[in-house]
Order: sequence, then structure tokens, then C-alpha cells
Amino acid sequence: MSLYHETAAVLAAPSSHGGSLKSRIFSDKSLKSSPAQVYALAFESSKWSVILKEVVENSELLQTEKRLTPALSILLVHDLLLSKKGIALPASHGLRLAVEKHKARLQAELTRARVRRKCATVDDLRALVDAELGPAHPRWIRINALKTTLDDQLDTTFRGFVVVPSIDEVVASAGQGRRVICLDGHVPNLIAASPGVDFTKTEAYKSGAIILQDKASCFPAYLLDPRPEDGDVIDACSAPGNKTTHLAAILHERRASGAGGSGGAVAWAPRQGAQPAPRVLAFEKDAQRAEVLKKMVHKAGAGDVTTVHGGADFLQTNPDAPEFRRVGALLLDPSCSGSGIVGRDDAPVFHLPSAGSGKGGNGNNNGTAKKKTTTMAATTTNLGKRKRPGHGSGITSQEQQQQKQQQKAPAPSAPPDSTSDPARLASLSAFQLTLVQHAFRFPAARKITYSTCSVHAEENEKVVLAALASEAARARGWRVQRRDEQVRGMREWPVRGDREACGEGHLEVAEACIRAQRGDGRGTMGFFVACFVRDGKEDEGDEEGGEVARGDRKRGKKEEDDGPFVRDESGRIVRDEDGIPILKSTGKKVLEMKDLEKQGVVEVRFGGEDDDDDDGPFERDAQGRIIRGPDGMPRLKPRRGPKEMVVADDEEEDGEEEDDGEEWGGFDD
Ligand SMILES: C[S@@+](CC[C@H](N)C(=O)[O-])C[C@H]1O[C@@H](n2cnc3c(N)ncnc32)[C@H](O)[C@@H]1O
Repeated sequence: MSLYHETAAVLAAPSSHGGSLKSRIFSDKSLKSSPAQVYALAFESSKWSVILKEVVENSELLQTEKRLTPALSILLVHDLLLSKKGIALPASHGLRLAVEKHKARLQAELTRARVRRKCATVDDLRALVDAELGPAHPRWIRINALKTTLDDQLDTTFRGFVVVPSIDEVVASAGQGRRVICLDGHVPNLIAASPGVDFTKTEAYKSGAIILQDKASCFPAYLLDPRPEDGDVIDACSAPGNKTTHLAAILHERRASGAGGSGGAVAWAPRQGAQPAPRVLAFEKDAQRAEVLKKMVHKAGAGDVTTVHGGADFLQTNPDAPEFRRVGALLLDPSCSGSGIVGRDDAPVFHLPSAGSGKGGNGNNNGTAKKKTTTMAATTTNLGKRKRPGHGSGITSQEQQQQKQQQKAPAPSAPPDSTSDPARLASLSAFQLTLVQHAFRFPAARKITYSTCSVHAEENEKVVLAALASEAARARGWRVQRRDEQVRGMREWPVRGDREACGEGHLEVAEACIRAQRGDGRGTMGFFVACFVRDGKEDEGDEEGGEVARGDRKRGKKEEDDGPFVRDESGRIVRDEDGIPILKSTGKKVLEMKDLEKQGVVEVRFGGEDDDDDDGPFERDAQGRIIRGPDGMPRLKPRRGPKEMVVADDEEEDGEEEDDGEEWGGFDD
């Protein structure tokens, strides 16, 4: 069967089986054509189908060529008039001949359709069609610190890309054929690149030096902020492993920079020369998915620091077992409804021409569906939800593979398109709550992130509130990590939890929760994350684990007594926006973010959204390159004029910060 017949068949299949258009195509083992080609043709033709329907109807193609079906006519006319390569069939193929002999007439109808829409050129018309799809989604690329550095990647993979200061410019570049990148202002080592640029062919991608990972999906590991003195880190629900490798990369950077956290001391490796270095313990219940996880861990170079527990149910672990006595942090990213990614793969409506209508039929359509339109989409694709695929060349099968891996896996038995089913939501949230409560029981644990790619409060804020109210939380002193305690990028991220879902009595919890919304211009998918912390007066674990944890905190306490810097109640050094510790001697006190903003001491700037001047909000060196901190985070320019930061001379000169290995933490509290 030809590409065109296969694509027409896919578009005709009922969407109630197999999920989105993309997942149906890529999971269809019977396809002879490349799934990427089928998807690109289906998507692009659907995108143009309102216009092509007019062209086909007004040219009376279907009346003349009886062999053509309405779906085939749209697909073939699309390629004839709009694809650079033309119809992908041999020159003598009957279908190709049937359409090509009407080329002049079809071309003339396309011109009329363009003029009706007041577009001077086909490119203008293309821009109009693209604009109807809504904002494009940037390509998010995490630089894998286990294998490379941001600088190396800027010099290699991204050589020739223009660095722009805002995500808006990245998104806009989609329709301009430009190759631009923006260094993310919230998550270190993260780059947003022009939509549609295919990185899967690059050496960096193949070697694991760069990882395609949505920005929001980078929040949990960054928010958890694992530090060597935290000990081992559990990733409870790991496959395919993006967050696992992110955790490993952060730990690696912390160790490489010799930086500890609040106390500045590296607790594990150097201690009496005997303690093993902290590890990431990655659990994955599904044995098949665990294989993907293992591959990903290996490819990312995280194998040395990661232990994969494949086919292992995290809920069956015994938190008091000796192997977990050093677990100080956990990342929980359980199966969820996936409602935050619903629509990500959906195609535009596929409009079909009527076989009976001729000139004058729908000639005045102006870009939206008419009542008379036969929309196969009503039964074939999810209506109204749109997503552009890889721009231009279409999405590749490798990309698709990775995107599929990156998607939250619904519970294996879950039916597709059931992201809002109340019974399923209830069962998912019960499972999610159990998971959090289980994590609370790890004796040396001090911080836990909980995340989903769901938009439903039932799986998000409600789980957090229920977990906080549980006996397990109260017994061990778990609380939510407040916004002002979070790492800088997360503190400054503006989209917070659902206040209504939290209720008047829990607005601090809502503020502590972090959300990301698809389609709000920030370029992320729908996502949720919150962090639980405890201060550690309660249970400290078994003898050895407890002893180690106590040792670490003692060191922290000593530094608190000795050190010259202001610390927060968790013992972390309080810093200004440039990462400069605040001296006790200056008398500055810890303030709420809003107070700091009001006073102009802290400026909340992210992703270049607040672009001060021509070259963006970041500091640059003499060559114009953006200056970054050791964690890869671009350095923000200091405020100017009356908002200028006041930095006391002695703070700048004080070498103690770097001496005690605090440099890394410069941007994170
Ligand atoms: C949302 S996905 C995790 C995505 C992953 N964190 C990432 O960023 O690449 C959830 C995973 O948790 C696994 N899972 C669900 N319940 C589990 C359990 N009780 N123990 C371990 N893994 C579990 C699922 O099989 C699925 O692979």
C-alpha cells in the first residue's frame, strides 16, 4: 500500500482505539511506510485541509477522477502543491497521474484561496496556517553534565545558533527558518532551541551528551537539589530515566565542584576515607521499562553512580533495611493520568471535501470549518487540540521514540483518553498518596519531591495536602518546602499551585507548589511538583545511618555557630540574587521574596521574559558570551540605577565562601 493509502487509512481509523494520532501511527506495526512520514503527511495535510478542501472542491477534482477518495485527494494535492518533493510516488503511478494532470487548475484554486485570505505570497499563507495552530513548542535540551559542559556544547552542537534572550523569540523562530537558542533562566544546563530542529542526528545526542527533556520535567531533580551530604537518593519510579540521569548529573557536578550544601562539607566520600560516595537508587516496577531505563542510564554515563532496581516495586521496599540507611532524599514521579500532556500529540482537524460539490460550494471559507464540512476528524482525531510536529522535515522516528519515552506512562493497564475519568483519578491519587507516605518512612530522609504531569488537583495539591495531614507526616515532622526555601530557579518560577484546590487555610502550600501549564507561552507541558522537607528532630534512622546524619548536621551546626553569614532556618546560607552570601555583620535579615522585590534587592527575571536591553538580562564577557556560574546557570546582570544591588566591599573580598566549597551553591540559597 502506498504512503497515501496508509495515511488515509490511519486518518479514517476511529480514535477511540489507540490514543492520539501520533501514538496510533507509531504503534501501528502493520505500516509499511515510515511512521514518521505517515505522521508528517497526516499532520501537515490536516493543517492545510480547510484550504485544500476548497481547492479540491472548486477544481471539481473528485467529480473528474473517480478513483480518488476525498481523503486521498487532500493528501495528494497537499504534496503536489505544498511539499518541496512533490508526490512521493513513481512518475507513472496512476494516483500521481490522476492528480498531476489537474495541476494548473489546482494551482489556480490555491492562488484564489490565498488571495481570499489576503495573503500576498504562499509563505504568508503558510504563516497564517501555522498561526492557527497556536504557539510552537520549543525543543528543550538538557546538557548532560556527566558527559559535557554547556560551554562545550555552545562551541559544538549549537555553533551557528543565535543566542536570544527570550523564549518568545525561540518560539517565533519556528516560522522564520532561524536557528536560535535561549539559555534557560530557571533550570541550570537547560537550553530552549527553535521548534522543529532535529537534534537526534547530532553526535551530542547519540553520545548522551545532550538529552531532550521538557523544561518542566527538569523541575523535580533540580528542586530536590541532591547534595553529597544528603547521602543516597532514591528515584522511586524511574523509567525511562530522564530524572534519574538528571539526579546523577547534579550529584556529579556537586562532587566535581567540591561543593557541599548548607554546611559546605562533603559528608560521604571524605569522611574517615571509608564512606561510599552517594548513589542514585533507581526503582522501576515494570521490567520492560526497566530495560529502557538501564540503557538510558548507561548512555548518559550515569552507570557509575546509579543502581537500577529493575522490576522492583518501590512500595515493597523496607525503608528500615540497612541498604537504605543513607537515603537522604527521594524523587517520586509516579504514574499519573498524563493529562498535562494530553493534546501534545494531537493533530489539527482533518477536513474532507465533499465529492458532490463543485465550484461555488465552499469557496468562501476563510480558514475555519463550515457547517457543511465533512469532518472525518469528528471520529478520527481529537478535535480542537492541536500540536505542530517537528517543523519542516517532520518528526523523526528516533525523536518520536524519545518523546514517547519521556511521556509519563499511564498505569500499564490504563485505557487511552481516560485522563479525566473520576474513578481512575481516585485510584491514581490513592496510589500516589501511598507512595508519598511510604517515602516519608525512610529514616534518614530529609527531602522528597513529588511530581506528576497531570493538571488535576486530585493528583497534585490534594495529594500534597493529604500527605501533610497523614499520620506518617506528623510522626516524622514532614512539611512542605516553602517557596522562599526553594532553589532560586524554582523560587522565581511564577506559576504556583492551585489556590482554590488548597483552600484559604493552605495558601502557603499553594505557594509552595509549582505548576507548569501547556500553552501559556512559557514553552512547557502541563506539570506539577512539590517538595516535602523535615528538619530532622525526629527519627534519624538506624545506628549507622543515624550516626552519619547526625554527624552531618553537627558539622552544619558548627558552621552556623562559626560562620559569618546569615542562614535560614534550615541552616543554609542566605544569598542575594547574585549568589553573594549575606553577612551577619551587615544586619540584613532574611526577607520574603515579595519584600525583596519591593525593595529592588531581588529582581525576579526568568527565561529572558524581562529583557533589560539589547543583549538580554545575562552578564556577558568581552567577546559577548554569556557568563555562567559553575552550575551552568547564566549570571543575571545586576540591577541598574536606583535598583542597583548594594554589595559591601568586604563581602566581595571575603574568600571564605569559596574556601569552604560554597561556590556551587551560589545560585541556590
Ligand atoms: C511517570 S513514569 C516515570 C518517568 C520518569 N521519572 C522519567 O522522568 O523518565 C512512572 C514510572 O513509574 C513506574 N512505577 C509505577 N509504580 C511503581 C512502583 N510501585 N514502583 C516502581 N516503579 C513504579 C511505572 O512503571 C513508570 O515507568
